Amino acid sequence: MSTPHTSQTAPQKLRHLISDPSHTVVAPGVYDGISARLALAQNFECLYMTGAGTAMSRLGMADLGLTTFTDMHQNAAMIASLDPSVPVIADADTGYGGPINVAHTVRGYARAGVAGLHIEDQVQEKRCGHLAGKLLVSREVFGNRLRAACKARDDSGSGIVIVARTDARAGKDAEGNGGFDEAVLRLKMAAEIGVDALFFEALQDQRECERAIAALPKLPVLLNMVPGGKTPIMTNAHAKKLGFRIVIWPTAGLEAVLPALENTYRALKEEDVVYTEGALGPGKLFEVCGLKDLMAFDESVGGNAYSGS
Ligand SMILES: C[C@](O)(C(=O)O)[C@H](CC(=O)O)C(=O)O
Repeated sequence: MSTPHTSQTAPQKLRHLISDPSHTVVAPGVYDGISARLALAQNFECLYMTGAGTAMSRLGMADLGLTTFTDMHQNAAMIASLDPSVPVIADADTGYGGPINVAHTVRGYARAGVAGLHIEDQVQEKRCGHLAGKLLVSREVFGNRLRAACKARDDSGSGIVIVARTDARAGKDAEGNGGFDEAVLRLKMAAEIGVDALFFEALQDQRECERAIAALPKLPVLLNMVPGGKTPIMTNAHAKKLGFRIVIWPTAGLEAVLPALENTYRALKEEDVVYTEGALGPGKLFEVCGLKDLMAFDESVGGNAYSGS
């Protein structure tokens, strides 16, 4: 149960990773302890806590703005604590209210050891960025959210990485502002406010990816790879070639898990039994979540609760 020591804080580590223009950070989506442990076991240098996955796994609800600060903060804190040497970028949706809520969110995530977060310009009744009919707050309100986030970052001294996300490409505000150019305008505004990275949600094709990179200020740009979503799937190597410096894969794990669980539960119902071929068994199942390390820790301090297991 050793908590790895690291001289750099999680935000410092992430800042270091995204400051290298020749490097692209790849972050698999995780949403609970098991998915985070499995991603860590593959030695990714960064994890992404998906809000959609958090809503589904913690609330059993779709990604429609139902998760509160408390839901997201608790999940992010748990995930960030598993291996503090691996930075976590966590979804922070709209920031969960007005400027003081956004600042509270940023401070809370920073205290929990989260390395970076993104704040978007959808209204509170938000939805997944790859669904149709998104409504946005005005540029002014988005600017206030981002100013609050940057001020909280600076006042806290945490250096938590603030990523500005715009949903303007596939959404519009009450005055009808939306589309590619509006997205660029909003991200330019975000850069002027002082955010650390930019997230252009729902880019529609490769040409748009190129245009976005050319039009945006020289901050690291994040690419969101959602299979079946609005942006064509590409390799991380290709995203890097296009100029993206962070690639997140929020639903990659969920896409694998959902059919696997469904098939298993269906088989149990229909066939009255599940014979899992090559079953791991409890020992190996729990080992994914540190069984041996936990027992060794107990023994190292004189405990004998698990000896002989
Ligand atoms: C990135 C995202 O905010 C997430 O919650 O992980 C989602 C992903 C999804 O719902 O597919 C988004 O793109 O809005």
